[in-house]
Amino acid sequence: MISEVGDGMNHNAREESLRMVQAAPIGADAVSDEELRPQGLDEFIGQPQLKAQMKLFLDAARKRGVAPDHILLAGPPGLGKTTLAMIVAHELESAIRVTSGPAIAHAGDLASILSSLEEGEVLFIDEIHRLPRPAEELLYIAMEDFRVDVVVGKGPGASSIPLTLPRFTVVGATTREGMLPAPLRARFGFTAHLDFYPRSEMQRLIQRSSAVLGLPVDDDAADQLARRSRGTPRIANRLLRRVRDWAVVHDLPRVDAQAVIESLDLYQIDTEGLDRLDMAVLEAICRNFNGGPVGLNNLAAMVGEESETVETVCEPYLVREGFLIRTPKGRVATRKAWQHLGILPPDDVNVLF
Ligand SMILES: Nc1ncnc2c1ncn2[C@@H]1O[C@H](COP(=O)(O)OP(=O)(O)OP(=O)(O)O)[C@@H](O)[C@H]1O
Repeated sequence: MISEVGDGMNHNAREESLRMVQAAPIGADAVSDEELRPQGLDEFIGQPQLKAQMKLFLDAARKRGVAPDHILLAGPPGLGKTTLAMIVAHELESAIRVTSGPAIAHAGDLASILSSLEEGEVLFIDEIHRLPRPAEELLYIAMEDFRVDVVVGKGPGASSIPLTLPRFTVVGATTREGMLPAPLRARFGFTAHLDFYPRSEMQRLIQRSSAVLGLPVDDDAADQLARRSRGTPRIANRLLRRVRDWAVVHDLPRVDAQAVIESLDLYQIDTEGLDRLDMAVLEAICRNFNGGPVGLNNLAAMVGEESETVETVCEPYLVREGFLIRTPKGRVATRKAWQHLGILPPDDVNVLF
């Protein structure tokens, strides 16, 4: 059973919470997202080492008949953190509650969620690095001692009553592990780092998703899609749905490589998987800042995006693919970036790599 929690939250926090949980827009695509989500560990594609560790960890807890230690899932967006949290609950045959750091406005919001948990339940906290400090401190105690101190009354007459909690498992997800305070990080018994998926795994993932969607896809079409998916399952599934639109409109019985190329050209997704924002970032560094170094805030202002979006959505992939490097002085475009943009660097620019 999945429930979204928001008891004691104000309206905005509740809205935020629901937005975090639903993530995708309402409509057919949102339904497909849930349909595409693997249910069990066996269906989860790729990340073999992480899967083996997780399996051992969950099997041991099951055999011992106890709720497993708390789990931290770290990695860039769209790599499967929410999916893994759902899988943990599924494998343990437990209920799961879903909330997120920004949805918890006050420590009291978290206290009311914690005090309503049942034995063995999984509490998934997305974007756990964005919990407010008082809520974080309350969570340390709850995770370690399975206790929450409920404050009764106000002002000098207020007193706190310790409330014992049943054993539960927190699954925290973060795109910014470095922002988690050390005491919180130390409360997790198992930390899993999700990494971008290699092309072969992306191909398998696309074949799995297309089978769920009932859309036959040729092997080289899956390969073309995999190349453009930035090693990210969420992007692969989104592109696959756009290719499905193309197939429907053009009455194609199956998707071939040409259909992928033509449909994704229309959406300005290039062969390296770079989209409009990635290209804007590279263009800004090369054209406006002479190849860099440029600080994150200046760069984000130049492309009209939040610094966090540039840092967590664009940069990890651009760095990994060798378009960008991060130096102590700022971001610098590499030779590959200049070449990809098709511009010659000015003579006075010392291009790296
Ligand atoms: N390993 C996988 N195998 C198959 N499908 C996957 C896998 N990982 C993710 N997906 C699919 O990709 C989509 C995005 O995954 P998910 O929502 O779990 O990402 P996330 O890491 O929680 O992202 P965010 O941090 O942005 O919330 C899901 O719909 C899921 O179906």
